[in-house]
Amino acid sequence: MSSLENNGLCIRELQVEYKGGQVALGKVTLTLPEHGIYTIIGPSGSGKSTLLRAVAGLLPGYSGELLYNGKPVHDKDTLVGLVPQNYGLLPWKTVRDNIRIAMKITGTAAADKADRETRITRWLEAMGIAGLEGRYPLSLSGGQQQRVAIARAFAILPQIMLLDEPFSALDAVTREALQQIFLDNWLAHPATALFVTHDVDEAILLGQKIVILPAGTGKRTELEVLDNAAVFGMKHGEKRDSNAFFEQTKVIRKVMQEKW
Ligand SMILES: Nc1ncnc2c1ncn2[C@@H]1O[C@H](COP(=O)(O)OP(=O)(O)OP(=O)(O)O)[C@@H](O)[C@H]1O
Repeated sequence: MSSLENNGLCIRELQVEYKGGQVALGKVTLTLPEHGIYTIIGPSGSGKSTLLRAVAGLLPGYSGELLYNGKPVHDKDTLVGLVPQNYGLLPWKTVRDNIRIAMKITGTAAADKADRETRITRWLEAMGIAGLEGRYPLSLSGGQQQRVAIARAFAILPQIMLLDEPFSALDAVTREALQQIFLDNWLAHPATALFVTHDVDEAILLGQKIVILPAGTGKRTELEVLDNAAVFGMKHGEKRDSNAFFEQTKVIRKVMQEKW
């Protein structure tokens, strides 16, 4: 195998079967570059969250291989950041503490306290939630909790970043603002990102490639992987009005009609 093939996240023949024999993913194979954003769409129950949970190391039972730069993903060397659907925040800790604890647990907190706190403040500001730092998660709206979860995932500067519908609880204007913020932060700290969304437009606006899962699960999940380089390379604000965006929408709708 060439060294190039070893770069990034390599998911090989990944199969997940839940207790009771429910096959949630069947022999999925997918390779992502070290610095890239792949968006994932698929109907409800097609296995999107299961794929992220397997890569995050949250599923004890799966078969197949998960490698990052040629080594098992779940080695201590690879840092994985997850923004789960339910935000995964500790309700008894403040917003700032939630981020601080994640940095401590992952060993990414700077030794210098002042430096660490400055970093946390920067991420809170980037997500527009600096004013909420002393609040507890359950006193926040869903959209605010999502932003805390995203700030926390970025703050540990992971090599692999997994986002499960991170903007689903946001209104359209905030969502667009956060898409831009997400891209800006990703450009500053490019990771291997897998971004699940139910929104076709969002998948086109953010993904370098778009992975489409088919309806239903079975022995083999046949992924459709669309190249989206033409849209990905544009300025974010210009994407939506471009011909490439319009064309990509048509292609995805066709796949959805055939496979969902
Ligand atoms: N803990 C579990 N135990 C048993 N089956 C499960 C479990 N979690 C998920 N499943 C099943 O696995 C399949 C895939 O679920 P998953 O949550 O990955 O789908 P999804 O594409 O993320 O769905 P959604 O878009 O609704 O979030 C579904 O049929 C679901 O019922």
